[in-house]
Amino acid sequence: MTVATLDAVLNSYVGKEQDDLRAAVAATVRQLAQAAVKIRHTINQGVLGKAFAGTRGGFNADGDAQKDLDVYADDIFLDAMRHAPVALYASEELEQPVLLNKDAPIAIAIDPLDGSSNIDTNVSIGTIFSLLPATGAPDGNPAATFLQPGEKQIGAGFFIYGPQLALVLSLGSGTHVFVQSTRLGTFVQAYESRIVPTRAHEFAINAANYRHWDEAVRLYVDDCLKGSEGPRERDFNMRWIASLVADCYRILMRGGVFLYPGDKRRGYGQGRLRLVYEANPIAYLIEQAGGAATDTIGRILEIEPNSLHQRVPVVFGSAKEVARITRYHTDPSSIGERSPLFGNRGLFRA
Ligand SMILES: O=P(O)(O)OC[C@H]1O[C@](O)(COP(=O)(O)O)[C@@H](O)[C@@H]1O
Ligand SMILES: [Mg+2]
Ligand SMILES: [Mg+2]
Repeated sequence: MTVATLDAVLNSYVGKEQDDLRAAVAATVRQLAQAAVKIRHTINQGVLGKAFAGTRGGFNADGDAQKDLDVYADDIFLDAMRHAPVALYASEELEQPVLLNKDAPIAIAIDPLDGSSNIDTNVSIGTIFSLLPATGAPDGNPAATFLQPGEKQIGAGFFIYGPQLALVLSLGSGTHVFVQSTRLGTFVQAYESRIVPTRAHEFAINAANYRHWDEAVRLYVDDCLKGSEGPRERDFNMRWIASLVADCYRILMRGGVFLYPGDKRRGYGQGRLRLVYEANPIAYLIEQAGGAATDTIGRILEIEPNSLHQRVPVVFGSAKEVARITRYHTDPSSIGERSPLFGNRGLFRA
């Protein structure tokens, strides 16, 4: 079997004409991949290594408590981007973007360590990145570069530090999955142009927030839970890993939907996930894999961000199921015959 390495795939993406922007994207992805391998080594050491699960006592720009590994990963990726054709580096862990090489063509927004609450539980965690054109910030505000809608991304991806170290990557034509081969010392393509399976059997949501959700989300979940005895007339499974990368990877492999809606808790009106460096890259990967991603109603990739660290409600996965969730929000009467029992009494509320 011939193996397609990440290097070979990036070379063919750049092409013989050596398109400058594509060459810059490829160089950036190569640097990201090297940095991810370093982080993988640290994670493998667990508490035996340094920079692991301690809490810094500090908080990131969004008010989340920072773990040592959040800050360590941020340092490693920032350093890697100093060696890439990157003009601006924006991170979940930094209030403001860092200006690197002002003449370079790429701006990167990154969640250096996704799924932080899982660090000390030995569950998959990851790094999410979004590549944007480094358009000028006329008002001298570097954060303005990151206020482009997600459809302007020139590439996006995530690394998942799971049983395998994998890279899920899209550079605008399909979503590809690479696995790091320790034998070959490089990332090797495992799936070319992954397609999200169309029929959803699984939904992912943090059900502990049930009482805080709005009616549309409760009804959707109630209908899934009723399974073959409810309006869906089939059984569903539920999963919640609490690592966006791991939930997304599963959906790419076997379909389903993910929801992190806004809810009534203080500070959660727009959910938990950040638009620029979590929702946008995940939406890009999912759409490139034939799925859909919304803020429950509209396409995530069309949202004009107001600020670098803003949150957004997120629903993504199998396109039909995502469209159905939109209908629960916009036109519940179109969902089909709903007996009063289904409409008013959820299992959690019985
Ligand atoms: O703990 P909750 O509320 O279920 O939230 C889990 C979600 O939060 C996140 O951990 C947020 O990402 P960070 O770890 O980068 O802050 C997602 O990976 C995950 O989907
Ligand atoms: Mg995250
Ligand atoms: Mg994070």
